[in-house]
Amino acid sequence: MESDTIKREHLIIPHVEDGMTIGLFGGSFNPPHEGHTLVADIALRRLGLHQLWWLVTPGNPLKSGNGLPPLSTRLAMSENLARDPRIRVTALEKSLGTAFTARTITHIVKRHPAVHFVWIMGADNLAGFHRWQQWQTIARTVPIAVIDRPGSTLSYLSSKTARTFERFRVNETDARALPFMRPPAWTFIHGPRSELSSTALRRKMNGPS
Ligand SMILES: Nc1ncnc2c1ncn2[C@@H]1O[C@H](COP(=O)(O)OP(=O)(O)OP(=O)(O)O)[C@@H](O)[C@H]1O
Ligand SMILES: O=C(O)c1ccc[n+]([C@@H]2O[C@H](COP(=O)([O-])O)[C@@H](O)[C@H]2O)c1
Repeated sequence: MESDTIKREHLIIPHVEDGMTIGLFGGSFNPPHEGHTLVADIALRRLGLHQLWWLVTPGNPLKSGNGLPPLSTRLAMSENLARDPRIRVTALEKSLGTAFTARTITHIVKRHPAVHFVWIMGADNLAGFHRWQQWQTIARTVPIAVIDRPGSTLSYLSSKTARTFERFRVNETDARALPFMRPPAWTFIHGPRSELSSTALRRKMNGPS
């Protein structure tokens, strides 16, 4: 296993104050792209967030780690791209020793019970969310904001997760209230969509296989 040196500032929980609203935006970011910054911008604006933590995963539990660049590389690329001062790029999951979102969220929420956290994800992740470890626990621990992504919005909204938590869906016009709501609570945010994906960028960089 190759060694990978992560800066100390990336391993600690960013500074927060009670009452703040914080978005948690997890991803592989292999590589990060402007679709990710669009999601971050939409979440910051529509949810009225004080901060957004850009959680670079040590490795998505459902994806093969083959060819995944080191965490330090994905952190550096993310920092280069995510210039909004409210964004904190972090490798928190590395220091927590987990790549499972349920464990990450449980830890963060226990540590800061008076901060209002929201899980942020693209609509494709809503489609497969029921395959995540303890997915129902996640939905019962923090509110969730789903940001639209090219693909079939209708199929995202008929996913197992959307159906299971249908009665807890909040209209996107009330998105600013979402961080303060008792979970389960989730919203689907429409808006400008980006066709960008890390897969397409990797293909471009590596050439046709
Ligand atoms: N263009 C996009 N629009 C909306 N959400 C996006 C977009 N790209 C990524 N996301 C979201 O950002 C988060 C991190 O995604 P990830 O780093 O896996 O990027 P990706 O482009 O989906 O990568 P890959 O193509 O390798 O699966 C996920 O919640 C994903 O849904
Ligand atoms: O906890 C899980 O079981 C789980 C399964 C799949 C994905 N996730 C998380 O979802 C986020 C988005 O992953 P990705 O690879 O689509 O960018 C990232 O934080 C992953 O760790 C989490």
